[in-house]
Amino acid sequence: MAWGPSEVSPGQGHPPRKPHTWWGLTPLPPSLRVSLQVMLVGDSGVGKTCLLVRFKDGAFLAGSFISTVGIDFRNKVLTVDGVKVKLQIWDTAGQERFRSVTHAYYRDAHALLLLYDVTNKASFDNIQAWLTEIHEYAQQDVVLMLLGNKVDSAQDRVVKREDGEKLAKEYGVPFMETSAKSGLNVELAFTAIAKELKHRSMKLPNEPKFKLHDYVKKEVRGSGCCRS
Ligand SMILES: Nc1nc2c(ncn2[C@@H]2O[C@H](COP(=O)(O)OP(=O)(O)OP(=O)(O)O)[C@@H](O)[C@H]2O)c(=O)[nH]1
Ligand SMILES: [Mg+2]
Repeated sequence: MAWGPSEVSPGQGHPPRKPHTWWGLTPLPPSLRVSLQVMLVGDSGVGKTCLLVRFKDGAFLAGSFISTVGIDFRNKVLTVDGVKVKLQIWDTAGQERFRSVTHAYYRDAHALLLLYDVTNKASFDNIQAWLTEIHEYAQQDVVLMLLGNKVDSAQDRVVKREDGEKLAKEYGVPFMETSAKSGLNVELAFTAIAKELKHRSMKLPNEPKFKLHDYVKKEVRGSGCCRS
C-alpha cells in the first residue's frame, strides 16, 4: 500500500482501489508512516458526510441536505504515538440505490464507522441489517465502531444512549455518541480507529497491546444534556 499522492484528487469521484493487506502496509522506517482505509456506512441522512467534513475541516455543513452520490473520499493525516497515519476516508451513499457501489469497497476497508441517527429510530433499527451486510462483504478482521450521531438534537432524540450501548455490547463493537454539529467525539472516533489500525499494522518492540474498547470507554465524553 503506497504512501503518496492519490491517483484521484480528494473529493472527486471514486477512490483508488487497492488490495487489502494488513501487514507490511508500507515500507517502514525511515519515516514511520502507514496508510489506511476507513469507510463510513449507515442509512441516508444519519450524518456521514457531515461527520467527515467536521473531522477534516472542523466545520459543520448546515442547511439543505445534499445526499452523497455513489462514494466520495477525503484524506487526513494524523500523528499517532509518533507515527504518521494517513487515513483515506470513504464516504458512502446511504441510499439503497447505491448499495452495489458500496459493496464493492467493503473488502478494501481496514475500518468501518457504522452510523445511526439518535433522532431517527429507523436508522437505529437498520443497524442489524448493516451488520449483516458488513459480515457478508467486509474483511473478517475489519475494525468496526458504532456511532450514534446528532446528540446535539436533545429534544428530538428517540434512541437512548443505553440502547446504543446495549446493541454495541451485543455485537461486541465499541460505541460512542457523536455530533457532527457540535463536534462531540468526532476527533475521538477517528483517532481511536487510527490508533487501533496503527497498532495492528506495526508492532513496535516493547509496545503494550492497544485495547480499542478500553480506550474508547476511557476517552468517550457524554453530551452532558442527554444522560437521562
Ligand atoms: N443536528 C444535527 N444535524 C446533523 C448532524 N449531522 C448531520 N446533520 C444533518 O443531517 C442531514 C444529513 O447529513 P449528511 O451528512 O449529508 O448525511 P449522510 O449520512 O451523508 O447521507 P447520505 O449521503 O444520503 O448517505 C443534513 O441536513 C445535516 O445538516 C449532527 O450531528 N447534528
Ligand atoms: Mg453523505
